Amino acid sequence: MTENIIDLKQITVDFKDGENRVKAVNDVDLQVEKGDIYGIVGYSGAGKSTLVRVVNLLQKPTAGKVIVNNQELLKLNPVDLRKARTKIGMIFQHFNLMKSRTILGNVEYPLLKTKLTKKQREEKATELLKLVGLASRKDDYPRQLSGGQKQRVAIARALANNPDILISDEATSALDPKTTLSILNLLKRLNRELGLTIVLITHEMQAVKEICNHVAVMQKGKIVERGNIEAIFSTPQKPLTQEFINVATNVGPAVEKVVKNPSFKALTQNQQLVQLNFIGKSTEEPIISTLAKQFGVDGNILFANVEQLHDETLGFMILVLTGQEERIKQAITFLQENQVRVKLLNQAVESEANG
Ligand SMILES: Nc1ncnc2c1ncn2[C@@H]1O[C@H](COP(=O)(O)OP(=O)(O)OP(=O)(O)O)[C@@H](O)[C@H]1O
Repeated sequence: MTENIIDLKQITVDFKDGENRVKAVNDVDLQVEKGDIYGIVGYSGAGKSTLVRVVNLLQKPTAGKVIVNNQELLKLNPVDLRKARTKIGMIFQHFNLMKSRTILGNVEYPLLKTKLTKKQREEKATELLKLVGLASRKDDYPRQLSGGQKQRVAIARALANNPDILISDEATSALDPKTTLSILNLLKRLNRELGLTIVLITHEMQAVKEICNHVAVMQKGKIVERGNIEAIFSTPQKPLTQEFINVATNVGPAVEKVVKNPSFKALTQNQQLVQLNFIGKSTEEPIISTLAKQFGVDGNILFANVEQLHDETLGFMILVLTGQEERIKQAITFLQENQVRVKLLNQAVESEANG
């Protein structure tokens, strides 16, 4: 049986903003299973940071229950709450390292409040630096490191008290794509090797795609959609989720380009511009040749992308279908019957052409 390591129930967080009240989080439930890498995606101001700060009570909710590791945090006394909090590590966009301390000193810092001796602290910090691949830099200072290296130090520091949960709040947002990927891969390895549960807050679905098994999409203080990563990527329900996925799979920019392309301005009745999304087995079928053979409909590929998500293959394509109008309709029905999601784009082209 799976176990929820984080269980947020009906969480609301209100802020006073001058005369106004801002509902940063509005009646949100969130369950994260032990061992999950759970992504929370949303644009700036959606309430992601506020929601996850509730997990360790850095932010006290206005209403709701916070259950972490089967403990109801709002009911704990200060000593037990402090103990519970040490089991929740956190990393941030700007690393928050102490400039005047060495790398080792930074990682050792959370251990100063423990009963460990100086020697034990140094051993533990060195071991953690080894884990993130930075043992050789232990005597350097943060200013001597690159952004990616600084984030590795921050990760080592967040692991000092052997947490069960690591919260990553836009931890890769200030990094270039290659460094981002290396940090995400490190998080994935820590999840696997240490059994660490990770909550990843981000405004980029690409990051979620790399490592998460679950994702929730937030908008205006609410979770508008959630699910396992394959389901969300293959059958997103809400326009906002679709928008994030279109960007992550490059389909969005491709559609925009195609729709604006003057050569598609005058599509005839015998042409249909379509976007296809397909999952699993249907990615292996020779779709285009089937359309030609079975329906006499030609498919001209304008864009194609295949994404591997864990064990699932997802395909994204933009095509111009050319053939008799009725046959095109039949071909589209055939695609839909074969688990291919079809979006017709002719109207988008027309509205673009009409300004
Ligand atoms: N301490 C605060 N006082 C007043 N309003 C706040 C406070 N913290 C957050 N807010 C407001 O709550 C809303 C949600 O903010 P939050 O930082 O949680 O969003 P976010 O999705 O994490 O976005 P970002 O990535 O920009 O931080 C915003 O409207 C923000 O202005």
